[in-house]
Amino acid sequence: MSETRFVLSPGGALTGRIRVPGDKSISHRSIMFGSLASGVTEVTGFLEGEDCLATLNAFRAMGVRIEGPDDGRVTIHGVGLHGLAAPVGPLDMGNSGTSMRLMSGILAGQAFDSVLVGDASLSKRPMKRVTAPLALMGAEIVATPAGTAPLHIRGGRRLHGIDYALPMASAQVKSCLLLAGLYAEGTTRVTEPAPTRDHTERMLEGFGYPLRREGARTFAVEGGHALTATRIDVPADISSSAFFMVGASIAPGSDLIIEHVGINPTRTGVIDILRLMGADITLLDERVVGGEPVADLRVRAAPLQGIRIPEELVPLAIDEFPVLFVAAACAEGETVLTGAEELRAKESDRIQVMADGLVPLGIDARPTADGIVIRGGRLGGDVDIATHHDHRIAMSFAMAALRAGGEIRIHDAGFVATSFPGFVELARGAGLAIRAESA
Ligand SMILES: O=C(O)C1=C[C@@H](OP(=O)(O)O)[C@@H](O)[C@H](O)C1
Ligand SMILES: C=C(OP(=O)(O)O)C(=O)O
Repeated sequence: MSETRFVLSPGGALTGRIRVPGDKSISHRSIMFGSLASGVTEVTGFLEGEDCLATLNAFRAMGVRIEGPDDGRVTIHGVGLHGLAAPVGPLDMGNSGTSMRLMSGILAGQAFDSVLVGDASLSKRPMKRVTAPLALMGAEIVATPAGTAPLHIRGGRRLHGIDYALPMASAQVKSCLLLAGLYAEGTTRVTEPAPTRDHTERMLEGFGYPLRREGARTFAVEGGHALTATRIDVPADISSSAFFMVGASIAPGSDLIIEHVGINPTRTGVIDILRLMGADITLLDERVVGGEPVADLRVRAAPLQGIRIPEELVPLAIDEFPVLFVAAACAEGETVLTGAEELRAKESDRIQVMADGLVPLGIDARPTADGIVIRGGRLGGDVDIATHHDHRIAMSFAMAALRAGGEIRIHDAGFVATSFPGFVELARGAGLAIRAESA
């Protein structure tokens, strides 16, 4: 199979107006909730990335009629909570942790057996965090001895509600259990150790399903109610915008507007962290679209300083750390991250893999058990970066080229299509000297 390689020439600035693709978390959930609702759900702004298409194809394989995606429009003919049909073969979740973890909660409540599989990266990621609490609810799921996919999910089990305190701040685990809770007898109550993205809670409410918020960190559902179809307008993904926020901050002469970005407060940690570092980010025309807050972001180049990143911001910026490490590498002084061991359980070990790329670029980057210490400096060049099947590693090092002293070659970069189709063209249009080659 041919490999996609990004080749970046050093320098440049980011200018103009761009709109990045739709939010990945909301796009996944729009398909899941739309499929399980009664009635027809219309989605606009859907992310046509491989991760969300894996979710979409899984529901098609279970008999849901889904039209599109066509320029971000998807029409889902919901079958109701109990209307899914048994799939013929295993459901392939590709590279997508969100798909596998949320689907395991839905499938645990079905009358039929199912199997979830993933690619090489996803097959290494921890699934016990969902299979263990689902077993407490009465589910029967067999994983590998290492607690990884494939997951064999036995249907026809009677689930019952549990009270569960999440051992880690994870929106995927929270969402998995709330979705299983729709099929459980009694109340399923989850408490998170710190706030994480709340798109599942918002969408339950948007589809008319009763959700109890007991304080800021506890959510409860009861089985036996129904989801009713609705319209969903997916905003642009703040996680995809983050590459451009950092790029425009570090590249002298940059002045960039990123349009229609979702600024749900459970997702804006990246803006808070960059502002603490001295970034110049302005929110323009703040508005609410389909239940989610949205704004245009104006980002101008600014000198950044190293900081100690407040731990409470970690779950609110969890996917943005690879590119925040690039910001730290271009900042004056030291940036210290702690409380972020979850970064080791993503598509790659994002602490180690980022350090492995920053060090050859001449940056002092020292991983710790739960974070990293990065001392900003002058970036070199003429380096080869291994992405380890991780889209965010590829896009982060692409932005580093804006301040590099030589060429950066990023191998196995095709995975950007999981979350950001069209990245190369959009980035080039904004001023990044990037080309994609098949090797
Ligand atoms: O719920 C979601 O949509 C997501 C939750 C986060 O994962 P964790 O729950 O594992 O932190 C995040 O990293 C992922 O990209 C999307
Ligand atoms: C962690 C991510 O996604 P997932 O867990 O869905 O694979 C991500 O997109 O950075």
